[in-house]
Amino acid sequence: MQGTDSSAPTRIRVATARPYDVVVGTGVLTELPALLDAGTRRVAVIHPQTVGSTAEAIRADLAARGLDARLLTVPDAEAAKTVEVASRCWSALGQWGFTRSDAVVGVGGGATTDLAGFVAATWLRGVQVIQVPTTLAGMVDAAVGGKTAINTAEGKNLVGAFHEPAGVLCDLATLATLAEDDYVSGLAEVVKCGFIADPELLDMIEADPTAARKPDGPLTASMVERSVRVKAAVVADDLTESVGSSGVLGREVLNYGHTFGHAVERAEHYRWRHGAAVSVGLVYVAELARLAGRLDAETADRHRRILAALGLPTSYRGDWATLLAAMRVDKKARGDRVRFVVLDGLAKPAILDAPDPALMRAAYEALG
Ligand SMILES: NC(=O)c1ccc[n+]([C@@H]2O[C@H](COP(=O)([O-])OP(=O)(O)OC[C@H]3O[C@@H](n4cnc5c(N)ncnc54)[C@H](O)[C@@H]3O)[C@@H](O)[C@H]2O)c1
Ligand SMILES: O=C(O)C(=O)C[C@@H](O)[C@H](O)[C@H](O)COP(=O)(O)O
Ligand SMILES: [Zn+2]
Repeated sequence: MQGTDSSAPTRIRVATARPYDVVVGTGVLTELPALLDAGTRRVAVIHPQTVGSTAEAIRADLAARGLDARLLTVPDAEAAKTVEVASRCWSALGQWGFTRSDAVVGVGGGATTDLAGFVAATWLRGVQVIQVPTTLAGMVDAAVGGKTAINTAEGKNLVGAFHEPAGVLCDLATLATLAEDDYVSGLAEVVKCGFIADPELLDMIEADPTAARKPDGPLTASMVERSVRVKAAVVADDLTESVGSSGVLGREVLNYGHTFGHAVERAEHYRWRHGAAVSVGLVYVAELARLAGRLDAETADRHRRILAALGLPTSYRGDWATLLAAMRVDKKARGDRVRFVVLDGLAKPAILDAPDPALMRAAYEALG
């Protein structure tokens, strides 16, 4: 496979027990074969139709090196994250004779890398996986950190496993074909990283939100790299979302905005983009923290301002009882207690445990 750019990519190490690199640049897919274990013979390239040409280029490159590489085409977006699709992948691997020394490659957005990671985690109790994210959300978040999942009728990401990739290749050139709304929705995860850990990301976006919305714009590489650094530091400290070295808040911090966001996704039957739902989830939880006396009004308002400047949604109206029921099956809940990641100030994340239901409802009203 030909590289498209000779400028050196950035490598961000995810320093877990089995460390790996997230490589960010253009033309970086040429690095994929070197990431495979020496004994690899079969490679399953899992992808949706939308990135068929990238997947085929990867397959052809591996085949030219004598590997038995095949495409497994899966449904697009959230429709891939079902047990039926996972089961079809398991059948394909079984009929092929896919062994523990073989490899899965996930090519696509976060939905595809979540599915591919889950298939790799579960097949033979775990085979190697290399992630090739082709959306902004995939690059800054989903493909990094080894959190894999499918949805069930009861909620988002309820079945999954922690299964780390052997490497993550973020080829910024792949973003060129991404629909604008899909790119912009990924910015919600960048904003999340800004509020929980790297306020410079917020400054960059506020200085030029129009530039931030462009996949080939001047901020893209930097936003990807900074967000990946935030995530890499968190998962190196607490891969399995137990409790990080602070003893209070580990990987759960990456769930900022997701308690309400996932409830919206489910209530909307996954017709909302993940990032759009996270955007209203960020505004909701900022209001909740403000009403709980934890967050100052200016920082709470900053959530709404920056997300609106990016063209992301900042209000939501639905059925409160449905949303509350969905929040109760969030993975951060413990027994009957709903728990939220909130801010006590800019880049000061903490847990709000079992807030008064009246407060949760008031934050929903404030969302407007
Ligand atoms: N595991 C994690 O840590 C994690 C983190 C963030 C998000 N997620 C998950 O990721 C998903 C959201 O990810 P997403 O926003 O990438 O959505 P997505 O995977 O649904 O992709 C969005 C759309 O873009 C298309 N697409 C992908 N790459 C393209 C390209 N280069 N050119 C043209 N079209 C392309 C896809 O086919 C899809 O239609 C959700 O399921 C979310 O739960 C997981
Ligand atoms: O990596 C994590 O940890 C995250 O929480 C990142 C989130 O952006 C992502 O959407 C994740 O899939 C949510 O996980 P869940 O455990 O709430 O299902
Ligand atoms: Zn997310």
